Amino acid sequence: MRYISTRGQAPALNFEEVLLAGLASDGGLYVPETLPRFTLEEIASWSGLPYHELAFRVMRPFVTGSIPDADFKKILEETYAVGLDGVFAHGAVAPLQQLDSNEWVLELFHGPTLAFKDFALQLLGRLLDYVLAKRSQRVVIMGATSGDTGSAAIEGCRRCENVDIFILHPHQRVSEVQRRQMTSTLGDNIHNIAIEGNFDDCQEMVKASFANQSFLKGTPLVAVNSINWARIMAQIVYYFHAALQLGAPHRSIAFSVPTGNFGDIFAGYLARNMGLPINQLIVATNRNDILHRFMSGNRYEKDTLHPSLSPSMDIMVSSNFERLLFDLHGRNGVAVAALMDTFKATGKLSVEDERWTEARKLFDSLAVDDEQTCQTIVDVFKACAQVLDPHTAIGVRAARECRRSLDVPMVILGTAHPVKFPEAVEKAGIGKALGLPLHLADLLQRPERCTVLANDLKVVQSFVSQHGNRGKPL
Ligand SMILES: Cc1ncc(COP(=O)(O)O)c(C=O)c1O
Ligand SMILES: N[C@@H](CCOP(=O)(O)O)C(=O)O
Repeated sequence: MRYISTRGQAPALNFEEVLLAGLASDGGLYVPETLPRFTLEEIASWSGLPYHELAFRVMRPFVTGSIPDADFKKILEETYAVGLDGVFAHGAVAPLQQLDSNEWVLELFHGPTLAFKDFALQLLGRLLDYVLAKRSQRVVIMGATSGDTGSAAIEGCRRCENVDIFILHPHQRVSEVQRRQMTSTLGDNIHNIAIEGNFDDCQEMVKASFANQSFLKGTPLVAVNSINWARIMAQIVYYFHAALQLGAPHRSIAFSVPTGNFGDIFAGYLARNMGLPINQLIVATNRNDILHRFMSGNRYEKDTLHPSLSPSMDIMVSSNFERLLFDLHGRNGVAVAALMDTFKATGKLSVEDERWTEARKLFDSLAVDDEQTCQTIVDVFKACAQVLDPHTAIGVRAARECRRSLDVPMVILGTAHPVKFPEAVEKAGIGKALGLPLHLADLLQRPERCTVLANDLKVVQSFVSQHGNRGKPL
């Protein structure tokens, strides 16, 4: 499998190279040159497979040529192991919970850091270990987080021999549980940086660091954000897993996805293009609604970023939207590069009507404010005694308002466990019932380590180069 850049100017890479690449050298994002497509019979034959075996079948074409089958199988078996000695605390790995008639939440929060990010980052850590050991190479990771990617990346990579990891989060804009999950994982190769800015500032610094890596003095830079193709690849699997349990591929399924960086929903879009009969994808945003404004009115325009009760989705510039633009423009990298240049210069873009209409055949969208989020948490709790986290609640609200057919099962991606967001759950009036799971029971008492830095690229890059070799200078 070869991977090409959405801006068409960077060299094509194989899987191993793309895993280590982050952003492409032309500023674009890597995508598969051709997407594998499975027949309905093939997909049907996967019904009832354990998660790791399904993962092998879905992802195998993406790693072919870089990782031998036997090694990949072993990595996946370890990644999606269940139980007390395993990684995921639910036998089904990603169980479905029914909320209402033909309406389901796909619980993606039974991993070690209680959010969907574990599905990809547990795999990414193991893949990096495998590839870096083979190459005898050390790397520096830089990641930006609005709260969940950070802890999942640290948890996924902390045992990696050849990695120093730097996670940038917006100072005082993540929940206390999210912050402590990151800052209480101590190790001389783990570095938490609180930036005096917002998530977009953090993400911009990471992207700028890929563009000019001289501060790393030759040590390669690797991404843990969803700009890294491996993140998206791993997230495709649970769309197949959920759909197969609900009767696919012999019937269509709809998904509602709480969205920020457009990575998770882009994985659903790819699952559909790989043959899974998905008839609707709902983009569910909080009041930071650039993606909703695009889907509802063809306006992708920067605005002020507002803190919300769903902080992980307090994102304005959605990295993976560029991957969708690439497909909408017939995979023409020159056209995408021109659009992204316009966006950089003006903070705005829109596409030709027929391209937007094409997107709207599959995607619907809704922006949900804090009050509606709390109301949805209350509604669901009263109806079926389930406590939703605020991000999942946004997905439920959007599913209920945008659903095209009551006959098609609707799956809402349950992206995080509610204990991560006590503020929202308490605002909804049902906070007292929630306790941290056993492995995090003493989280609020654990010592923390974190450095607060100015919103300044040079300051951050200098910190990384001073600490990038197990805490020592590069
Ligand atoms: C809990 C939660 N829900 C939803 C999202 C949105 O996912 P994406 O950025 O892939 O759109 C995120 C992070 O981005 C998250 O942490
Ligand atoms: N919501 C994310 C933001 C980063 O998104 P990513 O998918 O690009 O890693 C977070 O919780 O950090």
